[in-house]
Amino acid sequence: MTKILLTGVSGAMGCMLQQVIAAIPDCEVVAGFDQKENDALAFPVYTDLANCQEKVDVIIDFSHFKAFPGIFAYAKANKLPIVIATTGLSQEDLSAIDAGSKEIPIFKTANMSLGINLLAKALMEMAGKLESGFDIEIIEKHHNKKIDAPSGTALLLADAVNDGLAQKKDYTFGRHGRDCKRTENEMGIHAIRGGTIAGEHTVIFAGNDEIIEVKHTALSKKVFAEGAVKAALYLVDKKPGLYDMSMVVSD
Ligand SMILES: NC(=O)C1=CN([C@@H]2O[C@H](COP(=O)(O)OP(=O)(O)OC[C@H]3O[C@@H](n4cnc5c(N)ncnc54)[C@H](OP(=O)(O)O)[C@@H]3O)[C@@H](O)[C@H]2O)C=CC1
Ligand SMILES: O=C(O)C1=N[C@H](C(=O)O)C[C@H](O)C1
Repeated sequence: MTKILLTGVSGAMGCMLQQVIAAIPDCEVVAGFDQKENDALAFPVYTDLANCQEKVDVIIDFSHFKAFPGIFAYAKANKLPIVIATTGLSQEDLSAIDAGSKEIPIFKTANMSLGINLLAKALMEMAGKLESGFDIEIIEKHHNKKIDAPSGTALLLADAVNDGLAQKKDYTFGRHGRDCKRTENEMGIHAIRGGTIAGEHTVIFAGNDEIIEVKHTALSKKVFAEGAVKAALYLVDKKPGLYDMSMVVSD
């Protein structure tokens, strides 16, 4: 039985993960972490990880960028594998993750769906072939409770496009103004927020007299929770290192 410590346990993704994990026979949530206490759950919820007494095999982190440094320090101090799904991380956090991957197994992706991770690979190839004559823009849509913009996934897709280009693009976040004509070396990234949209990402390649649009839609948060549990079960007996969804798919 794989024992999971769930961070952000009372949040939208934390609740979805509890449902998904309850339906899987070989894993269970043994402890939670959040900024508020929660006595309504079948396992203890800590507001300070130093108080966690349970034996844990792996951490799944869907929390908040402000909580991340403390959670990551706890994972390292206790040599625990960690699945990192939280977005909006700082450059400092990202450097700490790179360095930490020499000490513990880390699975990190801004999007736990299989579709987005396959799309990223396809975009890298497309970008290389459409290098000249196509302007590339990304539009992401999310629910009105999302904190960070653009989404981590939009950045992941933009980086994948750039990985396929010989001439890397600069990112333009949103566009407005009287004098802001598009230049050839920019990639626009645009964020829309509203209602309960689980997550939609469209990458547009706009050329002369033709347009290619590639779109991924998450129909609910369940797809992210299921991907995260798969990642946790994959990670639990791995050596220290940095892992991502492409490895789960090919394993
Ligand atoms: N990689 C992926 O596939 C996905 C990633 N995400 C990312 O996961 C994260 C969580 O998303 P979601 O569940 O929708 O967000 P929610 O805001 O619903 O949940 C976040 C949880 O973290 C808690 N929290 C906030 N600040 C702190 C803090 N300083 N210390 C401890 N706990 C804190 C919140 O508590 P409180 O309610 O009191 O604020 C809440 O319980 C986001 O970064 C999101 O972008 C989401 C979906 C998919
Ligand atoms: O906050 C969300 O909801 C999501 N966040 C992730 C992101 O920032 O890309 C992944 C997904 O799109 C849902």
